[in-house]
Amino acid sequence: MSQPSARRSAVYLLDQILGEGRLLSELTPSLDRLTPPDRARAQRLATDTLRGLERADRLLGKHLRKNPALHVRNVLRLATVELALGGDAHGVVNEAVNIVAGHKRHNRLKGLVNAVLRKMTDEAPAKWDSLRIPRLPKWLRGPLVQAYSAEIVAAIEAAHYAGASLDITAKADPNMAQQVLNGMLLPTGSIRLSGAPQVSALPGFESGDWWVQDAAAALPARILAAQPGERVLDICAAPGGKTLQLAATGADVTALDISDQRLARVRENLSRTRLEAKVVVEDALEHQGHYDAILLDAPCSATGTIRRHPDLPHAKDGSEFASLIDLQARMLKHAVTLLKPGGRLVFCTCSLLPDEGECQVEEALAHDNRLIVDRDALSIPGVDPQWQSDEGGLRLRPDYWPDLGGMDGFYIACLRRR
Ligand SMILES: C[S@@+](CC[C@H](N)C(=O)[O-])C[C@H]1O[C@@H](n2cnc3c(N)ncnc32)[C@H](O)[C@@H]1O
Repeated sequence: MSQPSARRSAVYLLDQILGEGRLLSELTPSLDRLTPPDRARAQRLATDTLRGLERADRLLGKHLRKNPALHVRNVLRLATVELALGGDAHGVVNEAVNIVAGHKRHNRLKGLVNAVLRKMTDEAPAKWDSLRIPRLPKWLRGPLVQAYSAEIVAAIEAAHYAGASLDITAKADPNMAQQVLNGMLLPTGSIRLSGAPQVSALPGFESGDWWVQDAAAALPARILAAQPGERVLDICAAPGGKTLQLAATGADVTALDISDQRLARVRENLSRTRLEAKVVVEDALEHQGHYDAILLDAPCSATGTIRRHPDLPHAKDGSEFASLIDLQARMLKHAVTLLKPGGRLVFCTCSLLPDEGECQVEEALAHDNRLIVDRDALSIPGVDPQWQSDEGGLRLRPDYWPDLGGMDGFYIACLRRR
Protein backbone atom coordinates (compact mmCIF):
# COMPACT_ATOMS: atom_id res chain seq x y z
CA MET A 1 0.00 0.00 0.00
CA SER A 2 1.36 3.47 -0.89
CA GLN A 3 2.51 5.70 1.94
CA PRO A 4 0.09 8.53 2.54
CA SER A 5 1.45 11.94 1.66
CA ALA A 6 -0.24 15.33 1.50
CA ARG A 7 -0.33 15.26 -2.33
CA ARG A 8 -1.60 11.66 -2.60
CA SER A 9 -4.29 12.45 -0.05
CA ALA A 10 -5.22 15.64 -1.89
CA VAL A 11 -5.72 13.60 -5.10
CA TYR A 12 -7.90 11.16 -3.14
CA LEU A 13 -10.00 14.10 -1.90
CA LEU A 14 -10.38 15.41 -5.46
CA ASP A 15 -11.37 11.93 -6.73
CA GLN A 16 -14.09 11.68 -4.07
CA ILE A 17 -15.41 15.24 -4.49
CA LEU A 18 -15.37 15.34 -8.29
CA GLY A 19 -16.18 11.67 -8.90
CA GLU A 20 -18.49 10.73 -6.05
CA GLY A 21 -20.06 14.08 -5.15
CA ARG A 22 -18.80 13.91 -1.57
CA LEU A 23 -18.10 17.01 0.52
CA LEU A 24 -14.67 17.72 1.96
CA SER A 25 -16.17 17.91 5.46
CA GLU A 26 -17.29 14.25 5.14
CA LEU A 27 -13.84 13.21 3.95
CA THR A 28 -11.63 14.64 6.70
CA PRO A 29 -11.59 11.34 8.69
CA SER A 30 -9.77 9.81 5.68
CA LEU A 31 -6.81 12.09 6.50
CA ASP A 32 -6.32 10.64 10.00
CA ARG A 33 -3.12 8.77 9.02
CA LEU A 34 -1.37 12.06 8.12
CA THR A 35 0.49 14.29 10.56
CA PRO A 36 -1.46 17.46 11.49
CA PRO A 37 0.68 19.69 9.18
CA ASP A 38 0.28 17.23 6.26
CA ARG A 39 -3.46 17.02 6.93
CA ALA A 40 -3.72 20.80 6.68
CA ARG A 41 -1.55 20.76 3.53
CA ALA A 42 -3.64 18.05 1.83
CA GLN A 43 -6.79 20.07 2.44
CA ARG A 44 -5.13 23.27 1.23
CA LEU A 45 -3.87 21.56 -1.95
CA ALA A 46 -7.34 20.16 -2.67
CA THR A 47 -9.14 23.46 -2.04
CA ASP A 48 -6.59 25.43 -4.11
CA THR A 49 -7.12 22.95 -6.95
CA LEU A 50 -10.91 23.22 -6.74
CA ARG A 51 -10.73 27.04 -6.80
CA GLY A 52 -8.43 26.96 -9.85
CA LEU A 53 -9.99 23.93 -11.58
CA GLU A 54 -11.35 25.82 -14.59
CA ARG A 55 -7.98 27.50 -15.21
CA ALA A 56 -6.06 24.22 -14.83
CA ASP A 57 -8.41 22.46 -17.27
CA ARG A 58 -8.00 25.26 -19.78
CA LEU A 59 -4.19 24.96 -19.69
CA LEU A 60 -4.19 21.16 -19.69
CA GLY A 61 -6.80 20.91 -22.47
CA LYS A 62 -4.31 22.16 -25.03
CA HIS A 63 -1.93 19.27 -24.32
CA LEU A 64 -4.39 16.41 -24.00
CA ARG A 65 -5.90 14.99 -27.14
CA LYS A 66 -8.13 12.62 -25.16
CA ASN A 67 -9.44 13.16 -21.64
CA PRO A 68 -7.64 10.68 -19.36
CA ALA A 69 -9.46 8.96 -16.48
CA LEU A 70 -10.61 11.23 -13.65
CA HIS A 71 -7.83 10.09 -11.27
CA VAL A 72 -5.11 10.98 -13.80
CA ARG A 73 -6.84 14.27 -14.61
CA ASN A 74 -6.91 15.10 -10.90
CA VAL A 75 -3.19 14.39 -10.55
CA LEU A 76 -2.54 16.72 -13.52
CA ARG A 77 -4.89 19.40 -12.17
CA LEU A 78 -3.34 19.37 -8.69
CA ALA A 79 0.19 19.59 -10.11
CA THR A 80 -0.78 22.36 -12.55
CA VAL A 81 -2.30 24.46 -9.76
CA GLU A 82 0.74 23.90 -7.55
CA LEU A 83 3.07 24.91 -10.38
CA ALA A 84 0.97 27.97 -11.17
CA LEU A 85 1.07 29.06 -7.54
CA GLY A 86 4.86 28.77 -7.33
CA GLY A 87 5.37 25.15 -6.20
CA ASP A 88 8.80 23.56 -6.59
CA ALA A 89 8.70 22.13 -10.14
CA HIS A 90 10.98 19.14 -9.48
CA GLY A 91 9.05 17.96 -6.42
CA VAL A 92 5.64 18.59 -7.95
CA VAL A 93 6.30 16.77 -11.25
CA ASN A 94 8.15 13.86 -9.63
CA GLU A 95 5.42 13.10 -7.14
CA ALA A 96 2.69 13.45 -9.76
CA VAL A 97 4.47 10.90 -11.99
CA ASN A 98 5.00 8.58 -8.99
CA ILE A 99 1.34 8.72 -7.99
CA VAL A 100 0.26 7.66 -11.50
CA ALA A 101 3.11 5.11 -11.82
CA GLY A 102 1.98 3.47 -8.57
CA HIS A 103 -1.55 2.95 -9.83
CA LYS A 104 -2.21 -0.46 -11.44
CA ARG A 105 -4.84 0.77 -13.88
CA HIS A 106 -3.17 4.03 -14.87
CA ASN A 107 0.60 3.48 -14.72
CA ARG A 108 0.91 3.28 -18.52
CA LEU A 109 0.08 7.03 -18.51
CA LYS A 110 3.09 8.06 -16.40
CA GLY A 111 5.00 9.16 -19.54
CA LEU A 112 2.11 11.36 -20.62
CA VAL A 113 1.84 12.91 -17.14
CA ASN A 114 5.57 13.62 -17.14
CA ALA A 115 5.49 15.18 -20.63
CA VAL A 116 2.42 17.36 -19.98
CA LEU A 117 3.68 18.57 -16.61
CA ARG A 118 7.11 19.46 -18.04
CA LYS A 119 5.22 21.85 -20.34
CA MET A 120 3.17 23.14 -17.40
CA THR A 121 6.33 23.97 -15.46
CA ASP A 122 6.77 27.16 -17.49
CA GLU A 123 3.31 27.61 -18.93
CA ALA A 124 1.21 27.45 -15.74
CA PRO A 125 2.97 30.25 -13.80
CA ALA A 126 3.28 32.41 -16.95
CA LYS A 127 -0.36 32.18 -18.08
CA TRP A 128 -2.29 31.66 -14.84
CA ASP A 129 -3.18 35.26 -14.01
CA SER A 130 -4.26 36.03 -17.57
CA LEU A 131 -6.99 33.36 -17.47
CA ARG A 132 -10.50 34.38 -16.47
CA ILE A 133 -11.71 34.01 -12.87
CA PRO A 134 -13.24 30.51 -12.61
CA ARG A 135 -17.03 30.53 -12.98
CA LEU A 136 -19.66 28.76 -10.92
CA PRO A 137 -21.31 25.72 -12.56
CA LYS A 138 -24.44 26.45 -14.62
CA TRP A 139 -26.89 24.97 -12.07
CA LEU A 140 -25.88 27.67 -9.62
CA ARG A 141 -24.74 30.48 -11.93
CA GLY A 142 -28.09 30.58 -13.74
CA PRO A 143 -30.29 31.27 -10.69
CA LEU A 144 -27.74 33.74 -9.28
CA VAL A 145 -27.52 35.77 -12.50
CA GLN A 146 -31.31 35.86 -12.49
CA ALA A 147 -31.42 36.99 -8.85
CA TYR A 148 -28.63 39.58 -9.06
CA SER A 149 -26.93 40.28 -12.43
CA ALA A 150 -24.05 38.88 -14.48
CA GLU A 151 -21.82 41.67 -13.15
CA ILE A 152 -22.62 40.93 -9.51
CA VAL A 153 -22.15 37.19 -10.04
CA ALA A 154 -18.71 37.91 -11.55
CA ALA A 155 -17.84 39.89 -8.39
CA ILE A 156 -19.10 37.00 -6.23
CA GLU A 157 -16.94 34.58 -8.26
CA ALA A 158 -13.91 36.82 -7.70
CA ALA A 159 -14.60 36.71 -3.95
CA HIS A 160 -14.91 32.90 -4.11
CA TYR A 161 -11.59 32.66 -5.93
CA ALA A 162 -9.88 34.91 -3.35
CA GLY A 163 -10.96 32.59 -0.49
CA ALA A 164 -11.62 33.63 3.09
CA SER A 165 -9.60 34.71 6.11
CA LEU A 166 -10.15 33.41 9.61
CA ASP A 167 -12.77 35.42 11.52
CA ILE A 168 -13.15 35.37 15.27
CA THR A 169 -16.00 36.33 17.61
CA ALA A 170 -14.87 37.49 21.06
CA LYS A 171 -16.75 36.28 24.13
CA ALA A 172 -16.46 39.71 25.76
CA ASP A 173 -14.58 42.83 24.61
CA PRO A 174 -13.62 42.58 20.89
CA ASN A 175 -11.01 45.37 21.28
CA MET A 176 -9.14 43.35 23.86
CA ALA A 177 -9.27 40.16 21.75
CA GLN A 178 -8.17 42.13 18.68
CA GLN A 179 -5.06 43.34 20.53
CA VAL A 180 -4.20 39.89 21.90
CA LEU A 181 -4.68 38.23 18.50
CA ASN A 182 -3.15 41.08 16.54
CA GLY A 183 -5.98 40.97 14.01
CA MET A 184 -8.13 43.52 12.21
CA LEU A 185 -11.28 44.71 13.98
CA LEU A 186 -14.10 44.60 11.40
CA PRO A 187 -16.88 47.23 11.39
CA THR A 188 -19.38 44.73 12.85
CA GLY A 189 -17.10 43.73 15.77
CA SER A 190 -15.60 40.48 14.45
CA ILE A 191 -11.81 40.09 14.36
CA ARG A 192 -10.13 39.06 11.11
CA LEU A 193 -6.79 37.23 11.11
CA SER A 194 -4.58 36.96 8.04
CA GLY A 195 -2.71 33.83 6.92
CA ALA A 196 -3.77 30.37 8.02
CA PRO A 197 -2.88 30.21 11.71
CA GLN A 198 -3.27 27.02 13.73
CA VAL A 199 -6.42 27.94 15.67
CA SER A 200 -5.78 25.87 18.79
CA ALA A 201 -2.32 27.47 19.23
CA LEU A 202 -3.63 31.06 19.28
CA PRO A 203 -3.74 32.99 22.58
CA GLY A 204 -7.13 32.76 24.27
CA PHE A 205 -8.22 29.51 22.56
CA GLU A 206 -7.60 27.24 25.58
CA SER A 207 -9.20 29.76 27.94
CA GLY A 208 -12.24 30.02 25.64
CA ASP A 209 -12.05 33.81 25.12
CA TRP A 210 -13.27 33.54 21.50
CA TRP A 211 -14.42 31.18 18.77
CA VAL A 212 -14.08 30.95 14.99
CA GLN A 213 -17.08 32.38 13.12
CA ASP A 214 -17.37 34.23 9.81
CA ALA A 215 -18.22 37.92 10.25
CA ALA A 216 -21.54 37.48 8.39
CA ALA A 217 -22.47 34.42 10.46
CA ALA A 218 -21.99 36.49 13.62
CA LEU A 219 -24.75 38.95 12.64
CA PRO A 220 -27.96 36.89 13.21
CA ALA A 221 -27.32 36.59 16.97
CA ARG A 222 -26.37 40.29 17.17
CA ILE A 223 -29.64 41.17 15.42
CA LEU A 224 -31.65 38.97 17.81
CA ALA A 225 -30.00 40.95 20.68
CA ALA A 226 -30.91 38.47 23.43
CA GLN A 227 -31.22 40.00 26.90
CA PRO A 228 -30.09 38.53 30.25
CA GLY A 229 -32.74 36.15 31.60
CA GLU A 230 -34.78 35.94 28.39
CA ARG A 231 -35.89 32.47 27.28
CA VAL A 232 -34.12 31.99 23.96
CA LEU A 233 -34.33 29.02 21.57
CA ASP A 234 -31.50 28.38 19.10
CA ILE A 235 -33.00 26.07 16.43
CA CYS A 236 -30.51 24.11 14.28
CA ALA A 237 -27.75 25.03 16.69
CA ALA A 238 -24.81 22.76 15.82
CA PRO A 239 -21.84 23.27 15.74
CA GLY A 240 -22.81 26.19 17.94
CA GLY A 241 -21.21 29.51 16.90
CA LYS A 242 -24.53 31.29 17.39
CA THR A 243 -25.33 29.37 20.60
CA LEU A 244 -22.11 30.73 22.14
CA GLN A 245 -23.03 34.29 21.18
CA LEU A 246 -26.52 33.88 22.66
CA ALA A 247 -25.20 32.25 25.85
CA ALA A 248 -22.64 35.06 26.28
CA THR A 249 -25.50 37.58 26.65
CA GLY A 250 -26.68 35.93 29.89
CA ALA A 251 -29.93 34.72 28.30
CA ASP A 252 -31.47 31.36 29.26
CA VAL A 253 -30.57 29.50 26.06
CA THR A 254 -31.83 26.18 24.70
CA ALA A 255 -29.73 24.87 21.80
CA LEU A 256 -31.67 22.38 19.68
CA ASP A 257 -30.47 20.23 16.78
CA ILE A 258 -31.56 16.94 15.24
CA SER A 259 -28.00 15.57 15.20
CA ASP A 260 -26.58 14.32 18.49
CA GLN A 261 -23.21 13.86 16.78
CA ARG A 262 -23.12 17.50 15.69
CA LEU A 263 -24.37 18.62 19.13
CA ALA A 264 -21.21 17.07 20.63
CA ARG A 265 -19.40 20.04 19.07
CA VAL A 266 -21.82 22.43 20.79
CA ARG A 267 -21.15 20.77 24.15
CA GLU A 268 -17.37 20.94 23.56
CA ASN A 269 -17.59 24.61 22.55
CA LEU A 270 -19.73 25.48 25.59
CA SER A 271 -17.29 23.74 27.90
CA ARG A 272 -14.20 25.42 26.35
CA THR A 273 -15.77 28.87 26.55
CA ARG A 274 -17.30 28.21 30.01
CA LEU A 275 -20.73 29.28 28.77
CA GLU A 276 -24.07 27.65 29.58
CA ALA A 277 -26.97 26.45 27.44
CA LYS A 278 -29.43 23.57 27.63
CA VAL A 279 -28.63 21.19 24.77
CA VAL A 280 -31.59 19.30 23.24
CA VAL A 281 -31.49 16.58 20.56
CA GLU A 282 -34.79 16.85 18.73
CA ASP A 283 -36.41 17.43 15.37
CA ALA A 284 -37.18 21.16 15.27
CA LEU A 285 -40.61 20.37 13.80
CA GLU A 286 -41.59 18.42 16.93
CA HIS A 287 -40.31 20.83 19.58
CA GLN A 288 -42.84 22.48 21.93
CA GLY A 289 -42.38 25.46 24.26
CA HIS A 290 -42.73 29.23 24.61
CA TYR A 291 -39.84 31.60 24.06
CA ASP A 292 -39.14 35.35 24.16
CA ALA A 293 -36.73 35.08 21.24
CA ILE A 294 -35.85 32.43 18.67
CA LEU A 295 -32.95 32.11 16.25
CA LEU A 296 -33.68 29.77 13.33
CA ASP A 297 -30.53 29.05 11.29
CA ALA A 298 -32.26 26.72 8.86
CA PRO A 299 -30.51 23.95 6.87
CA CYS A 300 -29.83 25.31 3.38
CA SER A 301 -27.77 24.96 0.21
CA ALA A 302 -24.82 26.70 1.99
CA THR A 303 -24.10 28.51 -1.27
CA GLY A 304 -23.04 31.55 0.77
CA THR A 305 -20.01 29.67 2.12
CA ILE A 306 -18.25 28.77 -1.16
CA ARG A 307 -15.29 31.07 -0.30
CA ARG A 308 -14.50 28.59 2.51
CA HIS A 309 -15.93 25.47 0.86
CA PRO A 310 -14.88 25.47 -2.82
CA ASP A 311 -15.83 21.76 -2.95
CA LEU A 312 -19.53 22.58 -2.72
CA PRO A 313 -20.22 23.68 -6.33
CA HIS A 314 -18.30 20.62 -7.60
CA ALA A 315 -19.88 18.06 -5.27
CA LYS A 316 -23.48 19.26 -5.53
CA ASP A 317 -25.86 19.79 -8.45
CA GLY A 318 -28.78 21.75 -7.02
CA SER A 319 -31.05 18.69 -6.80
CA GLU A 320 -31.50 19.28 -3.04
CA PHE A 321 -32.84 22.85 -3.42
CA ALA A 322 -36.55 21.97 -3.52
CA SER A 323 -36.55 19.77 -0.42
CA LEU A 324 -34.45 22.31 1.53
CA ILE A 325 -36.80 25.16 0.59
CA ASP A 326 -39.78 23.09 1.72
CA LEU A 327 -38.09 22.18 5.04
CA GLN A 328 -37.16 25.83 5.71
CA ALA A 329 -40.78 26.93 5.17
CA ARG A 330 -42.09 24.24 7.53
CA MET A 331 -39.47 25.09 10.17
CA LEU A 332 -40.25 28.81 10.00
CA LYS A 333 -44.00 28.16 10.31
CA HIS A 334 -43.49 25.89 13.32
CA ALA A 335 -40.97 28.24 14.98
CA VAL A 336 -43.55 31.05 14.95
CA THR A 337 -45.88 28.85 17.06
CA LEU A 338 -43.14 28.68 19.73
CA LEU A 339 -42.97 32.48 20.15
CA LYS A 340 -44.68 34.24 23.05
CA PRO A 341 -46.88 37.16 21.90
CA GLY A 342 -44.52 40.11 21.39
CA GLY A 343 -41.61 37.71 20.89
CA ARG A 344 -39.09 37.97 18.06
CA LEU A 345 -37.62 35.48 15.66
CA VAL A 346 -34.49 35.81 13.55
CA PHE A 347 -34.62 33.61 10.45
CA CYS A 348 -31.34 33.12 8.61
CA THR A 349 -29.65 30.91 6.02
CA CYS A 350 -26.08 30.88 4.69
CA SER A 351 -27.47 30.82 1.15
CA LEU A 352 -27.19 33.18 -1.81
CA LEU A 353 -30.50 32.03 -3.26
CA PRO A 354 -33.50 34.34 -2.63
CA ASP A 355 -35.74 31.21 -2.52
CA GLU A 356 -33.96 30.31 0.75
CA GLY A 357 -34.13 33.86 2.15
CA GLU A 358 -36.18 36.77 0.86
CA CYS A 359 -38.95 34.52 -0.55
CA GLN A 360 -39.32 32.54 2.70
CA VAL A 361 -39.89 35.74 4.67
CA GLU A 362 -42.23 37.21 2.04
CA GLU A 363 -44.31 34.01 2.20
CA ALA A 364 -44.36 33.93 6.01
CA LEU A 365 -45.51 37.57 6.16
CA ALA A 366 -48.17 36.99 3.51
CA HIS A 367 -49.63 33.93 5.24
CA ASP A 368 -49.49 34.89 8.92
CA ASN A 369 -50.95 38.26 9.83
CA ARG A 370 -49.64 37.94 13.41
CA LEU A 371 -46.14 38.54 12.00
CA ILE A 372 -44.43 41.85 11.20
CA VAL A 373 -40.91 42.44 9.98
CA ASP A 374 -38.64 44.45 12.30
CA ARG A 375 -36.37 46.61 10.13
CA ASP A 376 -35.05 48.54 13.15
CA ALA A 377 -33.44 45.36 14.48
CA LEU A 378 -31.03 45.50 11.50
CA SER A 379 -29.58 48.87 12.63
CA ILE A 380 -26.49 47.54 14.34
CA PRO A 381 -22.90 48.84 14.10
CA GLY A 382 -21.16 48.14 10.81
CA VAL A 383 -24.29 46.98 8.93
CA ASP A 384 -24.75 49.07 5.80
CA PRO A 385 -28.43 50.13 5.40
CA GLN A 386 -28.00 49.45 1.67
CA TRP A 387 -27.76 45.74 2.42
CA GLN A 388 -31.46 45.73 3.38
CA SER A 389 -33.77 43.91 0.98
CA ASP A 390 -37.27 45.02 -0.08
CA GLU A 391 -39.22 42.79 2.32
CA GLY A 392 -37.17 44.09 5.29
CA GLY A 393 -34.39 41.50 5.66
CA LEU A 394 -30.64 41.74 5.22
CA ARG A 395 -28.94 40.34 2.11
CA LEU A 396 -25.22 39.73 2.63
CA ARG A 397 -22.98 38.75 -0.30
CA PRO A 398 -19.36 37.55 -0.60
CA ASP A 399 -18.50 40.57 -2.77
CA TYR A 400 -19.35 43.01 0.05
CA TRP A 401 -16.39 44.56 1.94
CA PRO A 402 -14.05 43.99 -1.05
CA ASP A 403 -11.28 46.00 0.61
CA LEU A 404 -11.57 44.14 3.90
CA GLY A 405 -11.57 40.63 2.38
CA GLY A 406 -15.28 39.88 1.83
CA MET A 407 -17.83 38.02 3.94
CA ASP A 408 -19.92 34.87 3.62
CA GLY A 409 -23.25 35.13 1.81
CA PHE A 410 -26.15 35.18 4.27
CA TYR A 411 -29.79 36.15 4.55
CA ILE A 412 -31.13 37.42 7.88
CA ALA A 413 -34.53 38.82 8.88
CA CYS A 414 -36.07 39.67 12.24
CA LEU A 415 -39.81 38.96 12.60
CA ARG A 416 -42.03 39.94 15.52
CA ARG A 417 -45.19 38.18 16.65
CA ARG A 418 -47.98 40.60 17.51
C1 LIG B 1 -26.67 25.72 9.10
S1 LIG B 1 -26.37 24.45 10.22
C2 LIG B 1 -26.49 25.32 11.73
C3 LIG B 1 -25.26 26.13 12.12
C4 LIG B 1 -25.34 26.65 13.54
N1 LIG B 1 -26.52 27.44 13.78
C5 LIG B 1 -24.12 27.47 13.94
O1 LIG B 1 -24.19 28.67 14.01
O2 LIG B 1 -23.07 26.87 14.22
C6 LIG B 1 -27.88 23.57 10.14
C7 LIG B 1 -28.16 22.55 11.24
O3 LIG B 1 -29.52 22.13 11.10
C8 LIG B 1 -29.62 20.85 11.68
N2 LIG B 1 -30.93 20.27 11.28
C9 LIG B 1 -31.28 19.80 10.05
N3 LIG B 1 -32.57 19.37 10.09
C10 LIG B 1 -33.04 19.59 11.34
C11 LIG B 1 -34.28 19.36 11.98
N4 LIG B 1 -35.32 18.82 11.34
N5 LIG B 1 -34.39 19.71 13.27
C12 LIG B 1 -33.36 20.25 13.96
N6 LIG B 1 -32.14 20.47 13.39
C13 LIG B 1 -31.99 20.15 12.11
C14 LIG B 1 -28.39 20.14 11.16
O4 LIG B 1 -28.07 19.02 11.98
C15 LIG B 1 -27.35 21.27 11.22
O5 LIG B 1 -26.60 21.17 12.41
